[in-house]
Amino acid sequence: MTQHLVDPRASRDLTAFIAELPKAELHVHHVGSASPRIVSELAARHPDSKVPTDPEALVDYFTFTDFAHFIDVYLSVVDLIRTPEDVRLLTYEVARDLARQQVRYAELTITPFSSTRRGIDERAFMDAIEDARKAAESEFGTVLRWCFDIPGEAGLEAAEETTRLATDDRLRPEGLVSFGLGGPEVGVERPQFKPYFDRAIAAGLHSVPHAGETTGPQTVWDALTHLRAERIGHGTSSAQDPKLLAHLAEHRIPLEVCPTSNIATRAVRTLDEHPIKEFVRAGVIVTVNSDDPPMFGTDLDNEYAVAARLLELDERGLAELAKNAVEASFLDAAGKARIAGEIDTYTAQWLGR
Ligand SMILES: O=C(O)c1cccc(C(=O)CC[C@H]2O[C@@H](n3cnc4c(=O)[nH]cnc43)[C@H](O)[C@@H]2O)c1
Ligand SMILES: [Zn+2]
Repeated sequence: MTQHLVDPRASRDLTAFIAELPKAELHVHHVGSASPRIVSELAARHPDSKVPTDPEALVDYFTFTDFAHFIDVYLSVVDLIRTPEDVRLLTYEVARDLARQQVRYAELTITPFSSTRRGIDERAFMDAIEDARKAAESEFGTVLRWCFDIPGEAGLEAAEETTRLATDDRLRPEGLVSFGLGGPEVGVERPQFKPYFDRAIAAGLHSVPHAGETTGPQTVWDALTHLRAERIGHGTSSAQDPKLLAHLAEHRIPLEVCPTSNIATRAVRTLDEHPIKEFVRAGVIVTVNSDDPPMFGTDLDNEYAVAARLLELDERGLAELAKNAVEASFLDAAGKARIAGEIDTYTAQWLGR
């Protein structure tokens, strides 16, 4: 796990600017956002779990040898969430952490299959996330929306169940805006999920699969062609294919880039080797995101600090990056204009100090 919550190479001034900059977060996982305090509290409730109860010990526990190890650890935390009250608490606390970073809007990736297969009642699950969403909006001013993702490695049974939960009018939560595909990519071909994405898209959901995180650019092409992706989760390996970069730029398909995540899961060797700069150079719309922040020892502020260093951004550049996320979000036009206006006002005030 990365030890520094703020990239130590970011200047003090930029760090302060980022801390108060209004932001949107487009790629952040529900369970992967559980704070060390919540994880240890849940672990203490369930002594049969291998997850440490000491928040300090979580630093070691959240150090991953590779992507498969990360998923293993991730699922051990999923195992701790056993009741609708656990779901509500987790969701509400995630919103509190986002609000602390001036996140005005977040699309949270939730894997309902993982909870329902572990015995949480589907109706109670939906009520828990919706209850937390409404509380977060009124108490913290942070607007939450959901992306339900298929855990691809769990197979077509998981795809069917996720699609049902996302499209059944009696269950589908009000905050649901998009449909995703997560988990390992190796051996989990994107085209097999086409019928499920077709149904979700027909039901009005946006398509936002992970692709090109741990496999090559063909997975990104498959996500575009078969799953009609409107944004790509990670898309890291797109940098290996100039034609793909040109396609993403021409069709204005944003990438949800999560730099620290890619280092923590060892998908990319070092931050300096991260292809984010190549994406920008190719004209691809880049958004910066935190993925599973406490597991990767990061948060959204730190990802902006990392991006500022890698892309050599000043305050105006950071404000543009924040506006990319607003523009690439599934908020309505009025909501986008409101947050973009806040970013502009904040930046002008900061620069005019
Ligand atoms: O829940 C199960 O029982 C289950 C069974 C087999 C496989 C799975 C999964 O593969 C779950 C993957 C899980 O990981 C989430 N996630 C969090 N961060 C990332 C990421 O950076 N890249 C891909 N997936 C990620 C994802 O949302 C799934 O919930 C589960
Ligand atoms: Zn992710």
